[in-house]
Amino acid sequence: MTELSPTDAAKDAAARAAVALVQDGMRLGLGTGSTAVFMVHRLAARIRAEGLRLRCAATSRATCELAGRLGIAIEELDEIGWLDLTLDGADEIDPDLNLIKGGGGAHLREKITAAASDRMVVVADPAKVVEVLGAFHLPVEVTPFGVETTRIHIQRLLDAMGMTQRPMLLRQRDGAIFRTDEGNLILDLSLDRIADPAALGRGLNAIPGVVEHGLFLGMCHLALIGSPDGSVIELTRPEVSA
Ligand SMILES: O=C[C@H](O)[C@H](O)[C@H](O)COP(=O)(O)O
Repeated sequence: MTELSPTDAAKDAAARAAVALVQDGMRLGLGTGSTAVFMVHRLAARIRAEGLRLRCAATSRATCELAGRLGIAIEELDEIGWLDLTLDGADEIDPDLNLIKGGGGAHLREKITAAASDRMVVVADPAKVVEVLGAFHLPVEVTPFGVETTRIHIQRLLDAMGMTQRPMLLRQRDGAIFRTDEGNLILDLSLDRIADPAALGRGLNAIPGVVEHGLFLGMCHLALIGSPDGSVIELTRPEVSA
């Protein structure tokens, strides 16, 4: 087996700790992204070793395909109905466990899945932990119809919130316009610092054409931050017990 980079070793440590929370019979949501890949591998290994009986829903086609390759049966979220636990990655995590997600464009399905779960546990490497959200671009999923007018609405919202002249890029991948699993587009907002994530989230939710933004506020119950040496730090919201 090839040796992991320090960042990947940290992601794998967090993934191992998260998968240790899984119990036989659970209904699980499986997140998306490079850290979630480690989590899905660790989960598959536990299922093989212990014969865990789980019901799993995936937050993206990519995770669904990976899980399938590793022998994890995936069901539609609506077939399961409600989940005990969702394990997912994040792009930024603040001290209140508010998150930015959507670096891979999966935040719509991820948010629906996390909102349908009793608990959301995030797995990450230490670089994801920040004091204030916003250094990572904020992904906003928008409908292709009217994307330019939606952009104007978002710009007006940002201006009204004192965030003027912030770049807002239509996401591309491999030289083409990126499409989400739902066929929508992503606008990536470079905001530097989001002083009031709740107000920004409310403002974005009120814009026709915005399908979902990458702010996950008050949704994460526990963050497991791995280190390259294999140790893991648990972060909890002040009002939530682990
Ligand atoms: O859309 C992608 C998801 O929100 C990911 O969970 C997030 O971008 C973190 O991904 P990674 O673990 O690759 O940093």
